[in-house]
Amino acid sequence: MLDLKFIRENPDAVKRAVQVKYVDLDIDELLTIDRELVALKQRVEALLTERNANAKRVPKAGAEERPALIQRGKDLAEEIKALEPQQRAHEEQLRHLLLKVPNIPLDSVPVGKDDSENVELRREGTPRTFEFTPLDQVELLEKQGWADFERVARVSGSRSYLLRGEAALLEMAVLMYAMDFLAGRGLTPLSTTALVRPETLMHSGHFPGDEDSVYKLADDDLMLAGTVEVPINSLYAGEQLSAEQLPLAFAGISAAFRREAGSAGRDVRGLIRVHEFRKVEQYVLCRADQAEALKWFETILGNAEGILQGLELPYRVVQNCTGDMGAGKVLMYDIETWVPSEAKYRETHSCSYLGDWQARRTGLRYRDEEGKLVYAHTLNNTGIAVPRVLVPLLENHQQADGTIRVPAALRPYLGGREVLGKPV
Ligand SMILES: Nc1ncnc2c1ncn2[C@@H]1O[C@H](COS(=O)(=O)NC(=O)[C@@H](N)CO)[C@@H](O)[C@H]1O
Repeated sequence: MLDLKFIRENPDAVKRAVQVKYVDLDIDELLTIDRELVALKQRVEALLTERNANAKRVPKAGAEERPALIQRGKDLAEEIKALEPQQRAHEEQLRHLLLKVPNIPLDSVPVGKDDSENVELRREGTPRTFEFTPLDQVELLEKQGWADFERVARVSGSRSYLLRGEAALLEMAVLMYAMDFLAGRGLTPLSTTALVRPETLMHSGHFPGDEDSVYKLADDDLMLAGTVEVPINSLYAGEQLSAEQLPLAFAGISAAFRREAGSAGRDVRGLIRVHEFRKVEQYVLCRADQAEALKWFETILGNAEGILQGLELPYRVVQNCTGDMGAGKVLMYDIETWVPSEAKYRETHSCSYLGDWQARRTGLRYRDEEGKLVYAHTLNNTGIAVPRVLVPLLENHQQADGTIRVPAALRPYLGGREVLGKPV
């Protein structure tokens, strides 16, 4: 959400953001409602002043004047009462529209419609050339008896998965490795729930807009967050933090749930796109200083790259274009990791800077050096998400005999194992 004052003073900048982010919103309509609401409030204010002045005259008035004054008081009270529903309706409508106003992207963000117009910034690591025909994720899992997609589909329906034996250990090892890595880089580990109150999804910016992606537990007025960014972002909602408390930097882990309503037919096999997964998330809340925030952007991007380098996986960094960055972002890079069986890079991380857009909707403020209450800036990036990252991990490190070479960084989390699986 942007500051209404900013929108009033910079309508063209906001209209451009609406246009390049393909947001369905009419800024002129919002400003009209805003003007009407200001006029309504001024009208109510004038009537209240008149009613108070009138009320003061009643006790001093003579007998012949008093009835008229009392009647005037009643008429004024009626007029004020009649305006209240209009004022409330305008306030609700303005609030709903304000929640849809997109953030202003940095000038450096490429304008584009969708991910096909994202810009590759750099590649790290060289995709392996195999001296044998490599297997894909599902073939590797099934060859080692590490998965049973048919059986779990009977239990949980489509886009479900189970990992058995060493693959289950591998999933845990990857999560622990990422948590350890980020803790070593100074982020505070945090393990929490995906069960959230609905307003937390408005806080994070997922609502309005992402309602279709979220599982809802209607009997309990709770929902299942699609990323631990949501509960972490709302932890301090409505509080006044002190500048000394900042920056907050968490490495959070929880289960993550997504309906994937819009993904019909995509990635239906295997581990890439499932309804429940686990993610280690980097979340930063810092002072309202773009230079500092952009340093944090580089930091959490670098952390994720460090994790992938430790896993010895080739990847590339792309800058998301305006049409693929979502309403709240000022800047966004995806990290895509090489998947041999698809012979292409697939998204495994998403790094975002949101300015104070997310903090404003969440009510995340701190008292700055001058004692002023200021909305903080927030950023987030994936640390690691399983099972998706297991796809490049298994495929890139497979050996001719179907076993998996364990990257050195992971071995401490797998009891020192250097190889997973049996030659088949
Ligand atoms: N349905 C899914 N199944 C498996 N992994 C998923 C799924 N959806 C997202 N992920 C993983 O979670 C990562 C982050 O998801 S994201 O929506 O792009 N971004 C976020 O959630 C941000 N909070 C940064 O983590 C993705 O890059 C991907 O690795």
